[in-house]
Amino acid sequence: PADNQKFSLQEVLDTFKLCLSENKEVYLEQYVAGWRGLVKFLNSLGSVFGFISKDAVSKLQILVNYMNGENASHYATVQSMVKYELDNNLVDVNKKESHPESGCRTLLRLHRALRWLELFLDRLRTSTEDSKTSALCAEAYNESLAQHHPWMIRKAAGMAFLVLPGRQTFFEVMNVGPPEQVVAKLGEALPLISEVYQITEDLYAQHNLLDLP
Ligand SMILES: CCCCCCCC/C=C\CCCCCCCC(=O)N[C@@H](COP(=O)(O)O)[C@H](O)/C=C/CCCCCCCCCCCCC
Repeated sequence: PADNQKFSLQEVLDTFKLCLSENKEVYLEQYVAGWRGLVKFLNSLGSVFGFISKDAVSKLQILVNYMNGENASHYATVQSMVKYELDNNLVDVNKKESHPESGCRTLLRLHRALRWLELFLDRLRTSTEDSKTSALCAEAYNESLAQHHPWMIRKAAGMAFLVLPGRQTFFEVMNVGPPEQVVAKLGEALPLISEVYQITEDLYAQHNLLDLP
């Protein structure tokens, strides 16, 4: 694949590092960039994951459109987005009505997926040579995202997990070197991802946004 299509865990790590401002606000631009890096990884795993990557890409595009739109200044951080959309009644809170694609509900889907990522990466980090990535991934999924997905999606996701490459290939695609280094990198990445996750989670909880339709 072309160089800019090539995944590097370091790159994703760097964008998540840049996600947090000094006063712990989450920059949308870096958040989206982090996800884009992860989607690159997903795409390199093959077309079976196309339906997942498509959904992620379309959600990222929704956010990018806001970030580049006429109200761009309000979409600098997750905090400013939440404030702006709530203050201006731009969020469907109980059921989908006039604002089915608010930034808040769109980001919530990615936020839930970030929890999956956190759980999955932690399992990878502590896995052994004979661990099955498909099992690690399914466990992480069942503990997180699956709880928000209908049966059909869970089924499709479960089937996609079965064709995940083995641990060794997985580690190679991350482009950081030998397994020990991958494990170390994951150990470095996880606290950053957890912090971004927790800050968003607290913010959404505080505004009652965790169940947006
Ligand atoms: C560091 C390298 C190792 C890890 C690399 C992981 C790469 C993962 C990249 C992207 C993950 C995709 C995130 C998917 C977002 C899903 C958002 C969502 O939940 N959407 C559903 C609800 O949306 P609305 O209908 O309410 O708009 C939507 O129904 C979902 C459809 C697609 C199926 C989603 C299955 C998610 C499985 C997540 C695990 C990905 C497996 C990757 C394996 C490495």
